[in-house]
Amino acid sequence: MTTPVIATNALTKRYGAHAALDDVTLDIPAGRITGLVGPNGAGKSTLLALAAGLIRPTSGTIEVLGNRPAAGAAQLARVGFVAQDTPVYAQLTVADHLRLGEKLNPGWDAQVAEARIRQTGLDPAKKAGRLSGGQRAQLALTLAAAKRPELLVFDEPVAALDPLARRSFLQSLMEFVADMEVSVVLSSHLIADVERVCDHLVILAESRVQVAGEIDDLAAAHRRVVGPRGSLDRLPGGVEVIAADHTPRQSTLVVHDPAGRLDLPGAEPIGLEDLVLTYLHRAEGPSAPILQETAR
Ligand SMILES: Nc1ncnc2c1ncn2[C@@H]1O[C@H](COP(=O)(O)OP(=O)(O)OP(=O)(O)O)[C@@H](O)[C@H]1O
Repeated sequence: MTTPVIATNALTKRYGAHAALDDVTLDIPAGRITGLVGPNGAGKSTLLALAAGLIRPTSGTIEVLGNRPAAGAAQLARVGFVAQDTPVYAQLTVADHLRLGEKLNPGWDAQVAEARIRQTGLDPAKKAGRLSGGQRAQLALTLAAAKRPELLVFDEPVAALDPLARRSFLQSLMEFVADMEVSVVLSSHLIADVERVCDHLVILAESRVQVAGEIDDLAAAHRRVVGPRGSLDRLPGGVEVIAADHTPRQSTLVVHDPAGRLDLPGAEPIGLEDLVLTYLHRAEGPSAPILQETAR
């Protein structure tokens, strides 16, 4: 098996009494675009900052491409990290950024950088502080891409972009991934975007991983099942109920079976957005509305 791009074991990060990440054991596979989703405060940025070596775990371990995060220049060169607000130097021009990138990165690929700048229509003479959010994101992707990293990590790369800029950024990202052998981990609140570009999904909530896997496998392993009340009380062994909604006459369950034996009567596939929301409701605890009995 190839080394995971990110592997954590009982990873915990505390800020005072609060655990931003709590006992997270996770493998993110190589060669995929992985989407990290979860509500505000779930711990997504914390996980990505740990992977980038910007902060250290309180306990547990994290390995990136088989090594300690940011363990020296060689390891830094293997990972491209773009933080949440796509930081650039406001006073430097686009061309200055490329020169700086070349100076700081031994593996810098000037051809990739120049081709992407042409393709995205960025004006090399323009100061980064005068770029739009979408243009800044494209510049940040260009800088990260031209490092020719093995892993690209983005913290909410499209959060501030309008739908067109978002689409164009994600298109660029997919083209870049197709052209070069690079793995990507990105966090996002936009499930539709994740569905469009990602192959692998990690749902993080309440500082823990709720579920992780290939999106196709997750789709195959989950079903919404509707049946008369009481008819779904006994499910085949190994089938886990993720959510249950009962009316006096009818029960609706969302069930998970990693073995995919979900040919139950009344079972239908569940979309990715519903799947994510179901896990997020479950993580919120038994008071979450989806688990309450309703009087329909
Ligand atoms: N430097 C810090 N000091 C104290 N608490 C922090 C710090 N960084 C993060 N936290 C806390 O850790 C938790 C997880 O934060 P994190 O930024 O990782 O969440 P997130 O999933 O990225 O959220 P969002 O979607 O809002 O960006 C939050 O409760 C946050 O307040």
